[in-house]
Amino acid sequence: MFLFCSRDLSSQILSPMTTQNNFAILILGVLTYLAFQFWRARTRPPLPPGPPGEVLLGHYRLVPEDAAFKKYAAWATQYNSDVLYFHTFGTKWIVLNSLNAAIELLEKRGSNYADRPRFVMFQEMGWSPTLTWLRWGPKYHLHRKVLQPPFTKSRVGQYQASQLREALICCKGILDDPEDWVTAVRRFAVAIVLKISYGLEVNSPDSQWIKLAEESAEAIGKSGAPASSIMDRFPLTRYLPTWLSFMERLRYARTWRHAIEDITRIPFETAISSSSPASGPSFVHNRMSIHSSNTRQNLPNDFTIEDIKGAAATIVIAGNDTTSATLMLLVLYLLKSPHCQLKAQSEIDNLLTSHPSPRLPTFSDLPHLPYTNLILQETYRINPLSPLGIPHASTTDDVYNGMSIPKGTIIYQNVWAMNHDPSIYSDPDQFIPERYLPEDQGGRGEPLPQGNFGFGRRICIGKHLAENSLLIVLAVMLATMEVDKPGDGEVGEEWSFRGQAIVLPFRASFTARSEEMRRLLDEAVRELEKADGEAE
Ligand code: HEM
Repeated sequence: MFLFCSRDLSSQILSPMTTQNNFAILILGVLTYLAFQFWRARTRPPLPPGPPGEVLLGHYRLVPEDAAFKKYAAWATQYNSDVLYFHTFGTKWIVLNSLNAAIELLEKRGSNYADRPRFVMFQEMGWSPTLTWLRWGPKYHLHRKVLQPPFTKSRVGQYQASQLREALICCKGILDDPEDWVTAVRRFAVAIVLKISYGLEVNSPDSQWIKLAEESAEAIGKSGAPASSIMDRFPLTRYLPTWLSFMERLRYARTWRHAIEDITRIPFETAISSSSPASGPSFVHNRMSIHSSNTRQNLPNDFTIEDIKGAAATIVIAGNDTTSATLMLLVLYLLKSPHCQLKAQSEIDNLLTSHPSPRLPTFSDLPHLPYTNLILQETYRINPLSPLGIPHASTTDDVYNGMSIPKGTIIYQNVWAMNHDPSIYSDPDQFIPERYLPEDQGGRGEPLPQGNFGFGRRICIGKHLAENSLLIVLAVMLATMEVDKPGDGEVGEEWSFRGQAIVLPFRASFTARSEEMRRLLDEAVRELEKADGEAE
């Protein structure tokens, strides 16, 4: 029966008449599809404007690698549109140049814009599952569900003791060796996240953890704006040989792959090895104990060991360089704006140092230091570290202000343009912390900057942790030292804008504000070291 039927069927399929019919159906299908696409293109609203692209390459060669955010802002003015459209090799991207557009799309319509593009270059760099790069889906939700709770505003208080400790060590380190102030800053940022993630301590300025974190930060920082390499635009190019001159980014990815692998593997293995002096509790110890307990009870482990490794590395990678670079920026703006430094110092002096028994700042002082907080806000605004944000991607077709945003479009957020919008911020290139004060207090009533930590459902989970770290170290710094230009006045190179905004190790001078404050700082750190010695 089966044989009969199948012979009958094959004879039908192979008969010339049927072949012609099938061919006709195929042609009809293709024509209908093309007609539908044509009709859709005619009836759907136009795409957002943008500069004309080249025939085959689209906008590939038009967008500069250096300071692309400034070019996008200029195009937004030229084309009189806060949303711009670009494409290349079938990849489409839009750039949101206003806060209104970012809030409307990424927050109000957040469910459609919470995906990420495929980061092909980062895949080449060997990342484990990492919240920041994961596509919207079950794996992403699982990672966010595990990673977000410890960093909410109400729970970050648990890290304050460690943040204060590292702030004191950082400021003492800067005064002990002002020439090498950048190492003290890097140590500060790494120590906080390494402890949270793995329970590991950074014991000296030569610690291997500082080196590992620096290497991974460099690997990411210099890899260009996320999802902008030729491999991200045209994924098949990842299989081309690296010696081709235009495959520079693939060469880069392969050269730096070790840095991502090391930061993911080495602290993890150290933390879980039985001979490790890791003190815990930490993210890794907590997740590993859940994992082992499930395994013992034959229960499924949805969060695998690979997931734990990736998530732990995410805390360190996402939280380290962002914090140290912002602290470097704080130093830069303190030395460039001595009057702001003086004003913040007098706020601190009034609260704690000009009293009969002066003391160093603690977390409970921070709510009473509003100007110090405005210095941080102004630092966020004037030079956002991710000037184009980390790209989101859309999951369905949408229309915004009469412009089509097709499904699968990559969405960059031009945070730099938003923070420099002259209709919101007067003198946008000037560092003016007072701008946020109400007019009746001598300010300009301008809004605090938004967008430095992203938007909508992908917003940074570490915002409150970072803010606490930065405010406490800034307060201790203002209380204990004067930050100034070096003796010859030459600060050196401050920035590189290749893809991301990278703060370079510029020169600065640091001197203790008084014998008394220096003594207090030294004593505080000595106490910490004594307590460590007793605990061992
Ligand atoms: C000044 C410090 C920081 C800045 C400026 C910053 C900035 C950002 C930005 C712009 C994003 C992208 C958000 C989006 O796509 O809309 C992001 C995401 C993220 N940040 Fe931060 N960040 C900082 C500190 C931290 C810290 C301390 C942690 C560690 C807990 C952290 C963990 C993350 C993670 C895991 C994501 C990915 C979120 C997701 O894709 O769902 N960040 N951050």
